[in-house]
Parts: sequence; C-alpha cells; structure tokens
Amino acid sequence: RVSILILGLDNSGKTTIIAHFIRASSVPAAPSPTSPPPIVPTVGFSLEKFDYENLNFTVFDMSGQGRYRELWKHYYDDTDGLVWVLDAGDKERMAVVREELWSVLSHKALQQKKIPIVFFANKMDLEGSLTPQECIAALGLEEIRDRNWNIVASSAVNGEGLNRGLEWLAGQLKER
Ligand SMILES: Nc1nc2c(ncn2[C@@H]2O[C@H](COP(=O)(O)OP(=O)(O)OP(=O)(O)O)[C@@H](O)[C@H]2O)c(=O)[nH]1
Ligand SMILES: [Mg+2]
Repeated sequence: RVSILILGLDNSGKTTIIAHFIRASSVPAAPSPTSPPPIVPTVGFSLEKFDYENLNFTVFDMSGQGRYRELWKHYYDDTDGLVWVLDAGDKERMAVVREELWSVLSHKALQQKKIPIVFFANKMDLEGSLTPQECIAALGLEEIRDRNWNIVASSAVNGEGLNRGLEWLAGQLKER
C-alpha cells in the first residue's frame, strides 16, 4: 500500500493521467453503451485508488486551481511519493509553476521526508510543447539534490510515457 500526491497547475492533466491508470488496472467491463464521463476540473481534491506493479496506490488528485492550492500542504505528511504534472505546452505559466514547485519543496513536512518525485512533461502531443530538458531548465530542477527525481515526457490523451514515469516511481517506492 502506497499513498501518492499528484500536484501541478490546473489544466495540466493530473486527473486524465490518473484516469488512465484506473482504467488500466480495472477488470474490463462489458462494453458500455454510454461513453465514460468526461473529465472535468477537479474541485478541492479527489481520492482515487488503483493497482500498479503489485502496489496498491491511494492517490490524492489535488485541484491545481489557485484557490485550492492551499489544500496541498495538508497531505504532505501521509504521502510516500509525489507526481508533478506539467503542461509542457503552457510556456506562459512556467514561471508560476516554478514558484509553486519551490514553495512546495521547501515546506517543512516535505523537507524532512526525502520522498521521490516524478515529473510528467505532459501534453507532448501538442506541437511546440517543451521537452523534458527545457522543463528542467525552466523550473531549475537541477537544483533538486536532496531527493530522487525524474522527468518523463507524456501524453495523457494517448497514454505515451505514463507507464515509464509510474514504473520509475513504483521502483523508488519498493526500495523504500
Ligand atoms: N493535448 C493534450 N491534452 C491533454 C493531455 N492531458 C490532459 N489534457 C487535457 O487537458 C485538460 C485538463 O485535464 P485535467 O486532467 O482535467 O487537468 P487537471 O490537472 O486535473 O486540472 P485541475 O483538476 O483543474 O487541477 C482536459 O481537457 C484534458 O483532456 C495531453 O497529454 N495532451
Ligand atoms: Mg483534476
């Protein structure tokens, strides 16, 4: 059993990524006549569960909207790993991401726990989206020296890169 927290700005793709892993871990149901409910902006947070590589994941899928970011810190204590989702197509807000990220990483509860963090440079399917290398530079990720981290380019709409990122995190969690 592991608990993870999924953070990042609104509209970056957090809920879409989690929906992918829930779908992948659930027993295929009989073909449904209705399409799955559309993914809408998260209000507050949503608690989700799925299995991956023999781990039982409990996920706090937080809303990234400005007015809800205050909630994030209440969940640091009980988390074993962080997933940070970047909208790699949203260059305008990289400065906001950088500010939020460093404020999260400097929080006391996270300073004490050297939990691993995986970044998804999401929306790689969009033309002109930043590469992982460009995200590293824009966010100053090379400054993260007190914990293991990784960054993976992904597309939550076609599933690319998602397994690679979660596999890395699962490996880290198993080592701990
Ligand atoms: N093109 C593209 N669109 C994506 C991708 N991932 C998510 N989206 C779209 O981006 C929008 C926001 O996705 P969400 O999963 O709701 O984003 P979120 O990070 O959960 O947003 P909040 O809950 O508001 O914090 C939706 O319209 C998704 O379909 C991606 O990899 N590529
Ligand atoms: Mg969401």
